[in-house]
Amino acid sequence: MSRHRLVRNINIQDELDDDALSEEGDIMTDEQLAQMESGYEHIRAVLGDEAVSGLDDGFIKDTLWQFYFDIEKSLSWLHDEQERRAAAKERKAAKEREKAHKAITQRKASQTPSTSGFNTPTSRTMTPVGTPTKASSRRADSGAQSSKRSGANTPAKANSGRVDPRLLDLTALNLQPREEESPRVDEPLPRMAMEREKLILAAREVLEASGKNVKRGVSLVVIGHVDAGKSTLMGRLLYELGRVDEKSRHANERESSRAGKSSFSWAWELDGTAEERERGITMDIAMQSLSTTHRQITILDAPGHKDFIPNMISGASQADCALLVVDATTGEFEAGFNRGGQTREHVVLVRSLGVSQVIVAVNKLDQVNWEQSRYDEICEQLKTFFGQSGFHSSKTSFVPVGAMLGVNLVERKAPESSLLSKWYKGPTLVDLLDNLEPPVRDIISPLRLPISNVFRGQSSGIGITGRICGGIVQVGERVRVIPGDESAVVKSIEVDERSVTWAVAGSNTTLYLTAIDHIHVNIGSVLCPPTDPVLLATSFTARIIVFDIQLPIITGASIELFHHSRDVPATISKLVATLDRGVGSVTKKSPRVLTKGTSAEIEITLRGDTPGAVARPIPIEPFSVNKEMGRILLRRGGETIAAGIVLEIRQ
Ligand SMILES: Nc1nc2c(ncn2[C@@H]2O[C@H](COP(=O)(O)OP(=O)(O)OP(=O)(O)O)[C@@H](O)[C@H]2O)c(=O)[nH]1
Repeated sequence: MSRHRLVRNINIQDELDDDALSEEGDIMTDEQLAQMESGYEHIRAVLGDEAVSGLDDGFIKDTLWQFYFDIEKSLSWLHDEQERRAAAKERKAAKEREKAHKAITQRKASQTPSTSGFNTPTSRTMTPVGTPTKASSRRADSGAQSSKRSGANTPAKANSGRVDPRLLDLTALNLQPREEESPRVDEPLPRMAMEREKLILAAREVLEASGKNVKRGVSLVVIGHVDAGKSTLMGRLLYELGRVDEKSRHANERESSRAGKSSFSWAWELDGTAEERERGITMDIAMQSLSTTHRQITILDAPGHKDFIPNMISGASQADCALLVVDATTGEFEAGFNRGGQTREHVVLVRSLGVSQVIVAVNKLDQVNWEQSRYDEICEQLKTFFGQSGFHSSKTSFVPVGAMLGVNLVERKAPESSLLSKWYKGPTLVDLLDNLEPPVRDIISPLRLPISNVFRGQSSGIGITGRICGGIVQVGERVRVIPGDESAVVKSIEVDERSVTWAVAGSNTTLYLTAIDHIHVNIGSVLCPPTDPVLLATSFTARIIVFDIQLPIITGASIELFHHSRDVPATISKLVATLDRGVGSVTKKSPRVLTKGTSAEIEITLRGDTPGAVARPIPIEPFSVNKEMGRILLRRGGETIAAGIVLEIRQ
């Protein structure tokens, strides 16, 4: 089964560690020394000195050595490294804040006698990743891993002197094997099979084919607090639906048991990287597909841990609907649902990103002896919260399940289902999935395809994945990559692992591009028609809703702006007005601060990646032009502080 992972978190060190060699034996010729010197000077001129770039001489020279003195590739890797370091710094700061917050909470708790132990988060859910936890399956692995990684963030030397970057999976760097670097002139470009008008008619026919023998496509992001059982649920569901064969199932069972993590064997179907398996958590979005009687569903399994919220946002921005998984175990549901838990945060985030339908799978009911009262209690709390978060009650549904045992996913025939069957006669999870209503697709607008992943296309060109946010794309079509002046030709298209000749808005696609150099294709760029490119902006006005924040927002506040799979540093340059949340009329012009729950119009201005650097414009559109291209999220210090829509591009 093919599967694409987003690559924002891939650490090249993981790829290179095995090939590390000592410095001995790396003797440069005079010619190499000269190449090193001129390469080094060039790179310093671009990146600035160590104080500005944060990169020391040794690191830069190692990188040049690693990439055969190829300045472009070295720069690309060094830029990525700067981003990685900034992200790591941010994560560390967030952890410090969390630790401080936890200490305060504990201090308060020890001062205030608790009325019940019910709402107390367990140590397991509150323990930051990377420290040994109570859960035996996670015991010592994280520590071992972090020591392996520490201090080793330089591309390593290889056995014979150097690693050949072509032999490595360097997807995070967007590098391609050398022979694929330039467009192949001898290869005939594919041609478009249909005129646009005919294509629109064909797409309409498929999209409106309700009642006919055509499955309507819908995408679903799987969300919920860490350890709720999201990956286990999806792994088991794929198996029950025949999407995982016995061979893979046995392999996962065998390998997870050998690693002392047999309880994660179903999750291993989705948590495919060594680090995810070792740590027992999902870190990045895993994409799968499944089909029910009437629906073809693209599944985006999101990470639950708060450190990976940016990846969760990237997944949620590619989805029509959400499957929220909650853990019914006593104390665990509460840990996820309390302030600071990801159940709440994920629900608010998906709603802000336009998702209006949610199925809730109340999981691990085996842990509470399949008690109906526990199920009802959880549903009641969530129903109230959904109402407050802007979900219509007719668009939310609930289902009791036991993911690990496969109870009520597809059927309730197994003996393990008997206790549930005594009181539950409603639909199974698959019944609910089969009833998901695909939203109306905007197929008339010009093509908008924000890139969420770029990968090596082997002989097929450069592979990209992303959700089409507007319009249609077909094989043979020329598409412009924004930002930049480059265009590419679509060589082939896949939707849900099937090869197709065209794809429409709402589809989660894999496109293989040709006639373009890989360096022009990046995560966060948008594919559009050359005649109708998306706007680029460094400053725009937005209407936002401020979340439950502790510190108010003031003019000049530094934020991280999230738009699809891109996040960039920005500043709230102006507080234009506060607005009435219901009708949107101005309640106060030029407010001094924005507090929690406020609706406001603000001005956002992007910043450069480093102090003093010029801001790089991003492709974005007003919400009135394209809804999916006009939604934004604002984060600060690891916390999502507001969500909003773009009103007007200023520059
Ligand atoms: N008893 C019981 N345990 C379950 C069930 N479903 C999942 N688990 C266990 O819960 C733990 C976490 O499961 P995962 O599937 O990794 O949880 P997750 O929500 O995907 O975790 P993240 O993606 O890291 O947030 C594993 O040990 C599973 O075996 C269930 O139905 N019953």
